[in-house]
Amino acid sequence: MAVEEQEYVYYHAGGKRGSRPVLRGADAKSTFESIPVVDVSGLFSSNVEDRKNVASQIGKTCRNVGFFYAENHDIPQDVINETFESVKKFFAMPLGDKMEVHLHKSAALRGYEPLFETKMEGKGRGDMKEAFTIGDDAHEPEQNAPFTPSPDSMKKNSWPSAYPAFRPQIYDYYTRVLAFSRKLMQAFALALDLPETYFDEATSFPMVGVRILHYPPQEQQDASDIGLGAHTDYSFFTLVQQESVAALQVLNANGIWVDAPPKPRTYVVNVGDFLSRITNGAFKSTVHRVLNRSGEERYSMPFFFSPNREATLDTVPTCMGKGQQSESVVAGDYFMERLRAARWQHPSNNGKPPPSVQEVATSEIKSGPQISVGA
Ligand SMILES: O=C(O)CCC(=O)C(=O)O
Ligand SMILES: [Fe+2]
Repeated sequence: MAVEEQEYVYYHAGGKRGSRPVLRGADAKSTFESIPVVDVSGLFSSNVEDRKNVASQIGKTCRNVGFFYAENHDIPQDVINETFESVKKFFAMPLGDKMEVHLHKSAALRGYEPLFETKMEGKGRGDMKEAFTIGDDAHEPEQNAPFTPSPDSMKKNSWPSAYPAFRPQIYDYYTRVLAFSRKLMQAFALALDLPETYFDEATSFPMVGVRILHYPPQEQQDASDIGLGAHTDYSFFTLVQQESVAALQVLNANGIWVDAPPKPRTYVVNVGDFLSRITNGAFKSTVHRVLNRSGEERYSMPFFFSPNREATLDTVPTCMGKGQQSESVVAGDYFMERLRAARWQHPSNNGKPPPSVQEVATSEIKSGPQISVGA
């Protein structure tokens, strides 16, 4: 096949732009074609063998896919449904009420982001979604931080004054999803042949984010619209709760998008860049995107779980190559660097839009080295 006929997919992975050739027929490699399901009920067993059994299945999916459905988690469906009702009410508020908590007013980059404000792929109108994010904030009594924040430390979250019932509902969800994430963190430790409590200290007050998202239906005909451009997550791992509309897609090694539609009683769990980094890439932080061509409004709630702000990210002993030195990095610094890079319009940046992934990746293809990260 002539070089110019080769089709590529473009994305952001590990904070860098990348591309992957689309391989079909005889050129295709062996890779996943669906998202595996793991029954996680054994994680709530008092028998460690049950927990290890789930962990070993999780480990396999993290090495091969980087994504799995966690089935039979312990978060009541009522709580999820009620939270989605609140999410819909939040997004239905007049724009002015949402803009009161605009992310650009927040040094911590928390709050509301209107439609098209991020441009993950750097092209077209931008990401066709609106979002609101809160996260770890030791000032908020609901979080029971294991320390007292100093009075001059930054207050991070902001809540819309027009909707007082929103905060308790989001916190009801937050508390439960955080507890489940801690269970998963222990399962990841077991999956890496580490003691179950290996990450407990580094996640005693983890960097987390509850992000709620609304994706209006994309116009079917406009191929350049995208709900959320192709990317990997800057988290240890992410738990995505989807309401009823299918739109999430995961990129396999052949450059083919694999659907990850909502499935009852599950979370979509994916490995993020931090977990990939500390496992020397053994656990895959896989590229994904959102394309809402359903004709319906879509709502979803990713929960991002990462280590404590001050924790260092070092390669775990069971993934260290022979003679390899771990390159350690402070989790909070790495996190803010990635967060800012994706929010070029924020006042803390210089306001200069980044070039599109296609522009950069195309010039890289022509000039040689090509970044290809992920499964
Ligand atoms: O909306 C979704 O299903 C996924 C969102 C996502 O990938 C993200 O916020 O990083
Ligand atoms: Fe994501």
